[in-house]
Amino acid sequence: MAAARVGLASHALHASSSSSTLVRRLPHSRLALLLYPPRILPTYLRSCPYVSAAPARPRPRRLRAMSQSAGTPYAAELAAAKKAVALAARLCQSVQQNILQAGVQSKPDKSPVTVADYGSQILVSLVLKMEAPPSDSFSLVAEEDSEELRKDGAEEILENITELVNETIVDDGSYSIFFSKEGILAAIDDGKSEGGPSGRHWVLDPIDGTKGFLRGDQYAIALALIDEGKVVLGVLACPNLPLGSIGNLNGSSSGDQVGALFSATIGCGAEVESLQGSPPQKISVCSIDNSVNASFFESYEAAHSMQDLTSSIAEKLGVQAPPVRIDSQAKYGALARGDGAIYLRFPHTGYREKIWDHAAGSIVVTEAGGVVTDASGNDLDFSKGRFLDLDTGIIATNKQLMPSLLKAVQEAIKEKNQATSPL
Ligand SMILES: Nc1ncnc2c1ncn2[C@@H]1O[C@H](COP(=O)(O)O)[C@@H](O)[C@H]1OP(=O)(O)O
Ligand SMILES: [Mg+2]
Repeated sequence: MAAARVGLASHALHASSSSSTLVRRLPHSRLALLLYPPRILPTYLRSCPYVSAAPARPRPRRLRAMSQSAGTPYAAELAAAKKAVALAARLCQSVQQNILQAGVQSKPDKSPVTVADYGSQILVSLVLKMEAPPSDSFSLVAEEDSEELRKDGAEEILENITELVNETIVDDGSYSIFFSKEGILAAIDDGKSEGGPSGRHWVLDPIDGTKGFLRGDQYAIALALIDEGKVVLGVLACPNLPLGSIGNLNGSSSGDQVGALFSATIGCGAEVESLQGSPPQKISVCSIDNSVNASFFESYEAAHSMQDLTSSIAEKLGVQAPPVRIDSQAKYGALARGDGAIYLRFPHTGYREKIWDHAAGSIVVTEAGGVVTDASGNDLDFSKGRFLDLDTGIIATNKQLMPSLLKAVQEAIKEKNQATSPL
């Protein structure tokens, strides 16, 4: 059965943001920054060693004003999180447009890391520090650290990141902040928190689905807040995902607008809005109760999930439709608004899931009325630090389908284990 591919790269790239940012441009912008009158930094940033207060530019803010409904839990944090990922998404889209010039690094695990990965992390961290209500200590659990950038030979990429971040900040106009190169390195290392069961921790994947990003396909900027071990809010910026729905299974879109921002706060439901700014709409998972009519999402990359196992699960459920393969937590967003009924993720043996790959996506789905568990039906536990400790894989669907999905999953795993057992 052929899988549906949801890439939409060329469409998305043409529809993307106004900035013409190139990674290597803009020597004049620093000068421009110094010409404007100084603006006062919030108290909690004044002690920050790596930024200097640069002048505000008298220009309109391009990001929409985020409403903060009084009485809603975590309203200010949610507004800050949305603004953070929207700004990071602008940087990422601009780099994706220029991907061939942007340069790519390799992590020790060989996964690609781009200039945009670091730039996105810095911008999210900056916006959270500027906009979220100050707490006792700022804690960010994020994917990237500065180790590779501090090595000999990384000077050019560091220069590129510094210019890109500063240009994005100037272009946005919200902040009068200028990063030095040392400041960039320090800002990246803001994301070194270990998380854990107590206190508040922001959790970030600055570019989830780097392979999709490099291919020009789907990716997400995924940000969540963990409070006392529980995910309490999540936002997912999906710059290349159609706003309406992914449409039918051969990947065509139901509408022209591209760029979706999913959000959810605990107890308040889930919403989607346009990344460019539109009123948020409540979303809910699909109401299918017969798995024969279901479709399922899985990784685009076969190396990220066992497609033989997912196909056996689908067969047991009687699923007729081909798998819908999408990169990143965009899958959680699409599931949450009912584009499909099931999400199956079964990494190959030995892979350890990180909390930033599921925190935002899982609350978007659960607040949309869905269920997210491991292969044994246990809730995901985000209180154990940077990794999830779970059984075999992650599955998500609506409440009606979960019992039969869990049964099919367990049968398929048992059969797979028997087939591979030496006896
Ligand atoms: N070998 C692997 N198995 C499973 N997931 C992986 C593997 N390598 C990287 N990932 C992570 O899987 C996520 C993407 O999953 P999917 O393919 O379903 O979109 C990314 O977070 C990616 O990490 P990274 O963010 O470092 O690229
Ligand atoms: Mg990721």
